[in-house]
Amino acid sequence: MTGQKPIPVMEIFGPTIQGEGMVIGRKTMFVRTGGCDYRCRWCDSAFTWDGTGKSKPMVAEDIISKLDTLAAGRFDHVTLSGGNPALHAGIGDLIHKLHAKNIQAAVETQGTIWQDWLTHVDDVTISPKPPSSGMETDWKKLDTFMTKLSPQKTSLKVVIFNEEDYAFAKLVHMRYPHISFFLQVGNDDIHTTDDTTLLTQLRYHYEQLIEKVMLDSTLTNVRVLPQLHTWMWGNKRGV
Ligand SMILES: C[S@@+](CC[C@H](N)C(=O)[O-])C[C@H]1O[C@@H](n2cnc3c(N)ncnc32)[C@H](O)[C@@H]1O
Ligand SMILES: Nc1nc2[nH]cc(C(=O)O)c2c(=O)[nH]1
Ligand code: SF4
Ligand SMILES: [Mg+2]
Repeated sequence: MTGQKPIPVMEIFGPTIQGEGMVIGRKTMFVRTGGCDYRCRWCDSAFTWDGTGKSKPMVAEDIISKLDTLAAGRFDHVTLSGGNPALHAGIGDLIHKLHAKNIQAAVETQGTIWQDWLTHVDDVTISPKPPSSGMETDWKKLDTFMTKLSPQKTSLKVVIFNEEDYAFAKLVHMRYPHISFFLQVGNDDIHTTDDTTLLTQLRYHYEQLIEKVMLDSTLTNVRVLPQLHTWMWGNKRGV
């Protein structure tokens, strides 16, 4: 169709539970787009940008019909993740068409590329990258995100692997104290298929992070979470 911008889609799956952040536990479908302007050292979805995965160009109608093939009538929430979904202008049309069907849209992005369609998203998670990722935050850019987005629909989520990341998380929270703030345990074993050992490690890291935050007077109105899908299904894709 004319005027429609195709979106490179890596995978569409669900229904499953949102395993992270502000709507953790919410029944949702996932649409994972290809391509990222970052290259985080520990990215658990590197197949979206490192050439090991293959995307398919799809317009909004194609995506909606795939979602319906998987679960018509059994979902009212779709999470757009990646890669960086904010690379793709065509997502605006997808959100509009989902809303017309009374389906909510959530987005996971790192806060590096602005799209006006972000203001129409029901749950926006901005996940600035801590030092362990090897990426650098453009604070001015992040400031513009935070002024444009509605605080009610927005959250910040920082993944923690080490002390430097924890210090970075504090900076983020202190800069935007009015935005819901989440600390997320980093998964440093993204390739293992040994779910039992992985869960033991992740529980240990979660406990350490909880203990730290509980003693911290600058992190009070915050939430500390694991990746619930990783606890349930390990590093499996499409869950
Ligand atoms: C794969 S990213 C895609 C969306 C976007 N590029 C971003 O980073 O926000 C989705 C979420 O997974 C988090 N994530 C990626 N790798 C992780 C890991 N090894 N452990 C914990 N969280 C991770 C990211 O920080 C982000 O919050
Ligand atoms: N269940 C589930 N929850 C998630 N939350 C964020 C995810 C992502 O990869 O962006 C993700 C994912 O891949 N699966
Ligand atoms: S910004 Fe997100 S998708 Fe991109 S490399 Fe980092 S974690 Fe992976
Ligand atoms: Mg993930």
